[in-house]
Amino acid sequence: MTTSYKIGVIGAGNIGTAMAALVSQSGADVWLTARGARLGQITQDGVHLDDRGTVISARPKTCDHLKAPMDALFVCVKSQSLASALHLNRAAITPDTLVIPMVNGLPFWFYADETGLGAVPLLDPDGDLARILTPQQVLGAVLLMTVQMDDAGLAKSSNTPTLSLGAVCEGVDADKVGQLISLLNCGGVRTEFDRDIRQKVLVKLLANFATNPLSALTGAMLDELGQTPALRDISTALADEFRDWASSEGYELPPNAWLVDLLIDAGAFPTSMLQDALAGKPLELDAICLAPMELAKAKGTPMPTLGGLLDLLNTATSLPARKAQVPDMIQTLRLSQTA
Ligand SMILES: NC(=O)C1=CN([C@@H]2O[C@H](COP(=O)(O)OP(=O)(O)OC[C@H]3O[C@@H](n4cnc5c(N)ncnc54)[C@H](OP(=O)(O)O)[C@@H]3O)[C@@H](O)[C@H]2O)C=CC1
Ligand SMILES: CC(C)(CO)C(=O)C(=O)O
Repeated sequence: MTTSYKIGVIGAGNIGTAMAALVSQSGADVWLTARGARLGQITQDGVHLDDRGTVISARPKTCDHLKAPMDALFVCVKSQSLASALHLNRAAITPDTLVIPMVNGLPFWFYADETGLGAVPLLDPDGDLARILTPQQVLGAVLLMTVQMDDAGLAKSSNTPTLSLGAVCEGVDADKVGQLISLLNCGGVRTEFDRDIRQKVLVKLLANFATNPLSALTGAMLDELGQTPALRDISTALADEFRDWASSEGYELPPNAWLVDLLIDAGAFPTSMLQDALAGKPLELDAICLAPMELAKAKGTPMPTLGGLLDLLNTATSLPARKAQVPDMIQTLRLSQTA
């Protein structure tokens, strides 16, 4: 089935490539943006997603930035690039466009209500996102999917793509959201509307907070973080710190037994932050670690393990650190918990 529904996907990295391949199966008119050599690659070869052995290939329209309005826009960049990516693609956004930031971390809209997008420390410090978007057009998103792309541009996913979408305030056009959700399901992204998207975001962020920075420092895969006692202790200590802050905000998050099972089930997957560390790219620390830490500090809830971990990340001579350095680093982190 083809429709005139226009879906824009900004960023042809892991998640953008996977989303473009999947939503193309719905028959929607899909546009994918990319930069540099990746733009040439997707224009010539299309996009390919290996979904646990089944390769889904598609030929979305490609460009370096969108020049016409979209019905829905998936922004698949790292959190720190959201404002610049939206600026570049401003022509795609009208008040009727649904905008879905597909990013990990505490969202810039976390304190949004009908009157505005609110403010979260370190996220959107210049108010760029608040100038471009209204709270009624933003959909919060939690994507459960692990994707890693190889040099040839094949995105590999190891689990069923599952997406929760939710309004960040009252007054969202339910019909429009329903139409988008139907298209996503038709494309193979198992999508549901969630009435409490903030709770969902915090559950995912608990996992990211407890794993991403630790994996970037130590080079550990998710299952190693769950299985190796010394790493698991640090990971669960981080989770405890995050859970205390979330509880002070009124959210109850799942216990460490849930987290450890999740890590072991995830297998030998490098978190997106470890992938960035290995590629020498900037780490997504503001949204995943620093914004929650600032909010916790303001509430008088310290995060000493995270503080020690950030110090090590900032001073490490290489990321991930060399294997031989990891035991000393873990000892330093143990001490920082009691400092
Ligand atoms: N990978 C995973 O399994 C998961 C990732 N996530 C989250 O999803 C989000 C995206 O992650 P992921 O896809 O892995 O990241 P990638 O780094 O693989 O992809 C990001 C893409 O955005 C592009 N980009 C960066 N800045 C801009 C900009 N200003 N304008 C346009 N495009 C831009 C990059 O282009 P270039 O290469 O040119 O820099 C790159 O293609 C992150 O928040 C991540 O934490 C969530 C769940 C799992
Ligand atoms: C796979 C997971 C949940 C790991 O924390 C993730 O979201 C990421 O890699 O950023």
